[in-house]
Order: sequence, then structure tokens, then C-alpha cells
Amino acid sequence: MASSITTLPNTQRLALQVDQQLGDFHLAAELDLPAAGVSGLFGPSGSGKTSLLRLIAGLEKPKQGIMTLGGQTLLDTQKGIFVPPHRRRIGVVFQEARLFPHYRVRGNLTYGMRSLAPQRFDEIVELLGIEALLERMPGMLSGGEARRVAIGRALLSEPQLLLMDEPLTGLDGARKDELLRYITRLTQQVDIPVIYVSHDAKEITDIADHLVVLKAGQVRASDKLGALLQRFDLTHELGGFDAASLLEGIVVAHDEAYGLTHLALDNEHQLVLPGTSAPMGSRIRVRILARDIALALTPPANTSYRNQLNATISDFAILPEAPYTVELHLRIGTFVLRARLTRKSWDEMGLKQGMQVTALIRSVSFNAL
Ligand SMILES: Nc1ncnc2c1ncn2[C@@H]1O[C@H](COP(=O)(O)OP(=O)(O)OP(=O)(O)O)[C@@H](O)[C@H]1O
Repeated sequence: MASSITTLPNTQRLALQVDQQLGDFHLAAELDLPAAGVSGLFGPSGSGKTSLLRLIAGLEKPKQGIMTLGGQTLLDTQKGIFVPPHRRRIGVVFQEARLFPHYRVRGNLTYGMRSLAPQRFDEIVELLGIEALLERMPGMLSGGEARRVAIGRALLSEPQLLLMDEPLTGLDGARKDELLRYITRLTQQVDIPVIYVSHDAKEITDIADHLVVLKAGQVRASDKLGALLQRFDLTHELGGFDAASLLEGIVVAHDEAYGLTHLALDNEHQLVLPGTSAPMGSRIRVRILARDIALALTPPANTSYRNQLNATISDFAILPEAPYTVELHLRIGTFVLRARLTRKSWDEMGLKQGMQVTALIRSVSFNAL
């Protein structure tokens, strides 16, 4: 979410290069990640997500590799350095909660807890909504409750980095949404970087700032989520994600009479959104789906589109897997929107790279930051 994420100094980064043979599978990953915000680790089943997480946690020792976190070397096979998992200050939340069955929830939470102010305990218990569960035994918890306790326990060990491996697996739809809401709240309010493994594009879109795409044991791409969603060459790999643009703006006006909020994207461009209670001056991240943008050659006089922006076609591509569709980049002031048209519209309108057009935006979705 912070625009400075990719320029963090070394002391706030996770850098690794690891090589590991697991049966027939070869993991050869190189990564340099901001140790801030949430990084989604995404890839198809068997691409090596869990294996990479286990290496980061120190649960596996690679044949060859180097890894630093926050400037500290955790692994350097050439120098014979391997910091064991319990000395890494990395919290791990697995698919299953793995609570101690004979301790109450309170005991599970305080196990391994560092000398924290009790206020921190209260804060995390409240954030995760587990106050009422403190005196229960783990056997008396639902799947979602047990996961929340496991997340709380990992956080209370004050990790420098929290790893979450598909924490929503096995929960039903409503429990999944609920736990995702807790995790999102938590990642926004607790200043601990998270690597979040999932093969669910929706989950990652809701939560991640940065995205790592794994393919057959290698890092195919790693960048801010918004930057990767713009890339034509990743359209196939990111097929489960909706091609979209993520933009940030500042709330500059509320139109109470019509229930609308005005968001400034830069000095010259504004978007109108459905009304929100976000205070004036606050930042909002909006998401505009490529398929929700239509183009006109001249600004239409009478239209119900609230958002019309002058744009230049800065790039386009026709992908082999979708020959009847044209992918576009539209430059609007200082930012770029991704759009998608049928090849028929592209030809009939005589569109070309460099042309001036009007972008008509059907719908804008957003989360208050
Ligand atoms: N200890 C091991 N010995 C042999 N093969 C292994 C071992 N651990 C993992 N593998 C293999 O490595 C590959 C990657 O597995 P991994 O669990 O890391 O993938 P993943 O991306 O997390 O998949 P999923 O989304 O299904 O959990 C798989 O083919 C798996 O069978």
C-alpha cells in the first residue's frame, strides 16, 4: 500500500537465493522482498509455495543458498551459517491450527510469548475477536476460531516476519470471509510483515501489496500487485486474477445529496465513487477492472458514466490465448489504466497506439486504507 515499499533499505528486506532438490522437484528461487506490508505468494499446486515457506522458516535446510532478513544473515551455506527455526523470530501459521490440546486458549497464546506489555496481549486478542474464547480448551473451538488463536499465538511471539500458509483452507464460505476480514484488519494495524501463501486470487487481491508468482519452483515475477496486474505477459499466469488497475487517491469531497465521494488521483484527475464515510484527506485504494472500461473517440455529451477521463493509448497487445481481444494501457496524467476491448471494437473505431480517447469507467471498487 505504501508507495515507497520497493525502495526500503536492506534492513527492512528479505533477500534470498536458494537451491533445493525435493525428490523430482527442483526449487531454485531468488527473491528480494520488502519486509513490510503483505506479500502474496501465488502459484499453481505443486509450484513450490509451501517448500519455499519452509525454507524461509528454517524448517528445511537447502543444499545451497543465502538468506538475509532485516540485515541479519539467517543462511549462508558457503559460510556454514544456518540459524535454526526457533532462533529466527519468524512466526508461522499453517493450514491447520496446531494448538496445544492440553492448554486453554490463554495458555496457547502466552506460550512462547516474549516479555510484552499486557496491553499488546489485549490488543491482539481484541483484533482477532477471541476475548470470549480465552478459557476454552482447543477441542471446543470451531475451525475458524482455532485459526484465529493460532495467528494470535504467532503474533505474540513478536516475530520479525509472519508466514501464513493457506490459512483459510478447509473453512466454509462465511468462515473464510470472516477470517479474511480479521487477517486484513490485523495486517493493517499490526506492523509486522506477512508472507501469505495462497492459490486463491481473490484472497490475495484483498490482502496483498506485493505479489510473488511461483512457477515450477522458480520465481516468475515479483513486484507490487498493481504493477503485475498491468503486465500483458503475465495475463495467462494471473488468469485467476481479474486484470485490473489499482490506484490510490485522496478523498477531496463528499456529495451528501447524491451519496458520492470525490477522490483526487493527482492534481488534474478525479474519480467519483459510491459514497464512503472515509474522512476528508484520507487515502483510498481503488480497483478498476479492465473489462469495466469502455472507450469513446470524443467525450460523449449525454451519458450516465460518472467517470470520464481523457487518456492516450500508450500500449496494446493481442495475446495468443485470446485472439479476439485487445489488451490496452491508457495513460491518464501520471498513471496508467489497463483496459480490454473486443478486437471488433478496436478495428471499427480505428484505434491505434498514441491516439487520444475518452475512458468511460463503469464501476470502481474500493477499500478504505
Ligand atoms: N520432502 C519432499 N520430498 C519429495 N518431494 C517433495 C517434498 N516436499 C515437496 N515435494 C514436492 O515438491 C513439489 C512442490 O510442493 P509444494 O508443497 O511446495 O507446492 P505448493 O505450491 O505449496 O502446492 P500446493 O498449492 O498444492 O500446496 C511437489 O511436487 C511436491 O510433491
